Amino acid sequence: MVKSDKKRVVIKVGTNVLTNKDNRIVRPIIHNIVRQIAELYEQDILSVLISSGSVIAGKEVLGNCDITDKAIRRQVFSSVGQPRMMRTYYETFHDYGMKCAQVLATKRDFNPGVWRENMINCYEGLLAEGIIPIANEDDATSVSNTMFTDNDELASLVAELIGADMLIILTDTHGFYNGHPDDDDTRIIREVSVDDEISQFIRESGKADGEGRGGMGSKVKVAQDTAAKDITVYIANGKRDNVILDIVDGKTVGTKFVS
Ligand SMILES: Nc1ncnc2c1ncn2[C@@H]1O[C@H](COP(=O)(O)OP(=O)(O)O)[C@@H](O)[C@H]1O
Ligand SMILES: N[C@@H](CCC(=O)OP(=O)(O)O)C(=O)O
Repeated sequence: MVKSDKKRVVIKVGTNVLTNKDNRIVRPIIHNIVRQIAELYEQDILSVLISSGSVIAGKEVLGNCDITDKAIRRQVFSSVGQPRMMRTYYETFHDYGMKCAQVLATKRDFNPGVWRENMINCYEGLLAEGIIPIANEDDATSVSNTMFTDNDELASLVAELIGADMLIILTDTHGFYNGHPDDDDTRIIREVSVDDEISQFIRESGKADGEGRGGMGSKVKVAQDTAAKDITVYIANGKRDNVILDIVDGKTVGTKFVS
């Protein structure tokens, strides 16, 4: 399939961006993200969205169900939550006159050979048709050895797979800080290079079941590894108005990771 020369942006949105303090999905936030992707589409910039949120969306419906096994809880919550997320995305993209599609993956799908070829064909086919792929880990079937560290890893693999120009990781802080973002004496680091030693700045995020996976440590590792492949990465606040458009416009937003 012939690949168009349009600019490509991969946007990853974490659970904590999509929820309020009571862990409920906030539809206007989804609307805000879709609005910005629609604006990029008008500018002939292709987007792939990596969206977390299926586990918390399932938990919102099922509450504290009786299943005690953590892995099975995750499977059940995500199986219930993923179609809820997709219903909202589908309706919102439809409101903007756009098409979207669900692409669920496990780590195995990125292995060299036929798995990877299938993934590439799927993404290229969707992008060629002007359809926005919305990816998530296939949490229902992906257990133990086929799991990604988190969706930041999935986002990085997709960015590499489709030859993205940029990866934007949206989270619940304004970027990467030189300590915990809630501490008074910390400040945002605007630019990180692949060789910078930054592990000393990482703090615990203390999140509960379903509230997201991985933490800031794996996020900055993914960001540096992806930047080393010549894909510029941003970590920024997904709740900030126009965050995606401003980053694509080259404004100073969040933390930029460069090679
Ligand atoms: N140096 C740091 N800079 C910014 N955030 C940090 C830092 N160290 C730890 N964190 C924590 O990382 C969290 C974001 O990571 P994570 O929970 O994985 O988000 P997401 O659900 O978006 O993937 C922030 O809420 C913050 O509490
Ligand atoms: N696949 C899971 C999210 C896993 C994950 O990496 O979460 P997050 O750290 O919030 O991006 C879900 O949809 O709930």
